[in-house]
Order: sequence, then structure tokens, then C-alpha cells
Amino acid sequence: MTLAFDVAPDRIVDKLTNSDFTMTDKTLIVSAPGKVILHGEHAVVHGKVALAVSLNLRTYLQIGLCSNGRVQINLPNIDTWIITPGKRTTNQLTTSQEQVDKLRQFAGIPDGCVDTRSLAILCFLYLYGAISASSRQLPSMEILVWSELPTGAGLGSSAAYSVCLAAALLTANESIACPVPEENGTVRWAEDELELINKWAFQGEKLIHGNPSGVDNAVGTWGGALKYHAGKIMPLNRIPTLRILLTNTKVPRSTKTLVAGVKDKLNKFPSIIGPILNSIDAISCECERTLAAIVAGDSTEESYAVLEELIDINQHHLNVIGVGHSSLDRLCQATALHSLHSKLTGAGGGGCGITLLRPDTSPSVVEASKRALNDMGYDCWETNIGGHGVSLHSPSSLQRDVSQLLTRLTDCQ
Ligand SMILES: Nc1ncnc2c1ncn2[C@@H]1O[C@H](COP(=O)(O)OP(=O)(O)O)[C@@H](O)[C@H]1O
Ligand SMILES: C[C@@](O)(CCOP(=O)(O)O)CC(=O)O
Ligand SMILES: [Mg+2]
Repeated sequence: MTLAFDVAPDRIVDKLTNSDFTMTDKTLIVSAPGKVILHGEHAVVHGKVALAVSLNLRTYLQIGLCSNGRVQINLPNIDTWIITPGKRTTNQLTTSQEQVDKLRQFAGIPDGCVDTRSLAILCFLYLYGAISASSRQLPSMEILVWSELPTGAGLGSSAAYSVCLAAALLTANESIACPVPEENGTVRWAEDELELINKWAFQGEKLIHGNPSGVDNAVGTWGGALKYHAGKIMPLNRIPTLRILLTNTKVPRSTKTLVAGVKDKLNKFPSIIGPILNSIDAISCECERTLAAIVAGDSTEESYAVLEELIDINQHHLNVIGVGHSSLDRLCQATALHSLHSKLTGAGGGGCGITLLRPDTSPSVVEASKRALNDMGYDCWETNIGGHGVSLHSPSSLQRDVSQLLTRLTDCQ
């Protein structure tokens, strides 16, 4: 189904519609990576340390400027397509509750709504209106967002979406430069421009998560491996090439609801939950030290045993703070049968888990674990980590399957 919203300033009318756009100007393609959090999810929202790495799975956004006075956004992953005349909001890097309430009213989205489509639309409307606020005229545009990441599974799809939107809208609005990728090439923005992208993406995450830590949008912006602590982003240079098995339980959940649940528990039992968050902080720091020891070549066997134990302890902590799920328990049990150690990643409550593989874990063990997980109905794959941060692409630099898909989706519009 393709659903289009024809939005008038004070009402919203659902209807099926055909596009009559004429693309007049250049088309830009940007992409941003998803992430896995090794340790520190949820605790990082409360000022503790998190360690996160980018994935090789990306979200792609294609933006074309038009001249028909309208804005169209097509979101095939969540089967949503909206057309709107656009709404200006104030160009501020802070979201006031009043502004968000006005936008909710404009889009007909009730307060507290965690519906996938509503959150994606709210995030887009906010970033579009706020970033374009300084322009004399609100720009007409046609946007297509497509992702290799599962949506709402703990791999940071919301941040990759927000980062792509921020980068594309800031570039279209000339708030940041439009670097020209070479033929077959990919380029990135200058450091101060990345900082601006990251700040706007954080505002987008606020609309989707309610109270994000900022770690996911930082990984989407800069890529690689990083340590995040109270808003400070520190690249992790001393980490070995980690082998990680990623498993999607396919149990849907909402980051916003889970983050709010942990806050409630912390408020209710500060002296019980507080020390657990401190312990998660210590786990992140111990993990960082252990990864550095592996790079330094110090007793790798022992270091991997420490990493495994940290994973087990953290998974128990995450259960205690209320973000576990029986699907994740089954994942941990299935991999433990092959002497592998797993924990949830991201917000939990279902979604994805990570399993650490040692450099010498044999292919037969990996295959047997994957088979067991597949038999439980989960998707499972050994992943590459360390994808580059937000980037601008020449169409010819895209992998053929991605390029063909974007073309097909554009033709369908
Ligand atoms: N490709 C996409 N197209 C549209 N919206 C997206 C896309 N990816 C993510 N989103 C938005 O992000 C939300 C999922 O974010 P979240 O619950 O934080 O899960 P995660 O970030 O782990 O994938 C979705 O409900 C949707 O609003
Ligand atoms: C739970 C949390 O630590 C990570 C959420 O990641 P995800 O949206 O589940 O991919 C929240 C945050 O850091 O903003
Ligand atoms: Mg998210």
C-alpha cells in the first residue's frame, strides 16, 4: 500500500495520490551507517560510558529539488509516502515542547504516539521546517529514503535516518557545502559541517526516541568505533578487528518506550538501579581496556575470556533494568550451547543481539550456531563493522544493487 497524506495547515486528509513532480535541479544521494552498541546501551542515556561501532549496513537518501511548491517524501521501508506543502518552524538547534506540539497538531499525530510512520513523519517535518526556516522560500523537494537496516531492531535505523535527513537538508539549503564526489566516488563533509549534521540529527532522534543519548547519531555521522560519554565523542583507535555474529529476533519493540521504562525504574528505585548503571559504565571501561590489550598483543586468549564474561554480566544487568525479552534469552542460550557469548544490542525488548566470535572460532561452530538461530526463526549473519560515516555519493559509486533499487523506487513514485 502507498499512503499519501495531503496536509493542509490545520488538517490532514488521507488519500491515495499520484505524483506530478517535475525534477528541475540536481539530485543528491547521501548515506549513513547503522551501529552496534558493544556495551553501555541505556546507561549512556544517564551519562554513563558506551562503546559503539558502525555497521556496513546503511540508509540511503536521494533528494531532488523541484519547482512545484510541494514536498514529497517516500519511505518504502515503512510503506509511507507523504506529500505536503511544508511548514516552517523556527531555525533552532533545540526542540521546544511547544514547537513539537504544534507539529503534532499539524500532522495529526497524538502525543505519546510510538507508531513507526508517525515518528518518521514527525522527524522529517521537524527537520525540514527547522532547517529550511532561514530560507526566503520553503524549498520544493522529492525525497526517497531506503535502508538496508531492519527498522526498530536496535541497529540505529532511527539515527541513520535522522543523519541522512540532516545532511541532505543542510546541503540542499546550502547551510553546508555540497562537496563534489569524483566519478565513481564518495565524499564526506568537513569536520565543522559534520558537527552541524550531528547536532541536527540529534534533534531528529529526540523526536523518535524522546530522550536519546546521542551515541547513535554520532556513529551515523562519524562512523568507525567510538566511546561516548555525556555528550563527548572519542574515537576508539585501539580496537582489534572484531568478529561479531548479529542476530535479529524480529520481535518488534520501540526504543522510545524502552528508554522511558528504564527512566521510570531509575526514578522508582534510584539506589537499586543507579549502581547497575554504574556497573554497566565500568563494563564499558573494562571492555575498552581489554580491546586495547588485544591490540597490544597481551595474552589474547585471556583477553577474549574477559570480553566474554563482560558480555554475560551486562546481559544480566540489562535484564534487571527491564529491557530483556524471552526471545533474547533464547538467543543467549542457543549460542551458549556452542560456548559463545551473547547480549542484546540497542534498546532490547526484542530486536537484535550480538554474539562475540573469537579470531579462531571455527566455521563449523559459526555455521551450527547460525543454523540453530535460523531454526528459531531469527535472521543471523556474521557482520563487518567499521563502515564510514555520513557520505555523499555520485550515482555511479553506489553498489549496483543499491543503485538499481533506488532507480526502481524513483520510477515507482
Ligand atoms: N528507513 C526508514 N524510513 C523511515 N523511517 C525510518 C527508517 N528507519 C528508521 N525510521 C524511523 O525510526 C524508527 C525506529 O527507531 P528505533 O525505535 O529507535 O529503532 P532503531 O533505531 O533501533 O532501528 C521507526 O519507527 C521510524 O520512525
Ligand atoms: C537504548 C539506547 O542506548 C540505544 C538505542 O538504540 P536503538 O534505537 O535501539 O538502535 C538509547 C540511546 O542511547 O539513545
Ligand atoms: Mg533508534
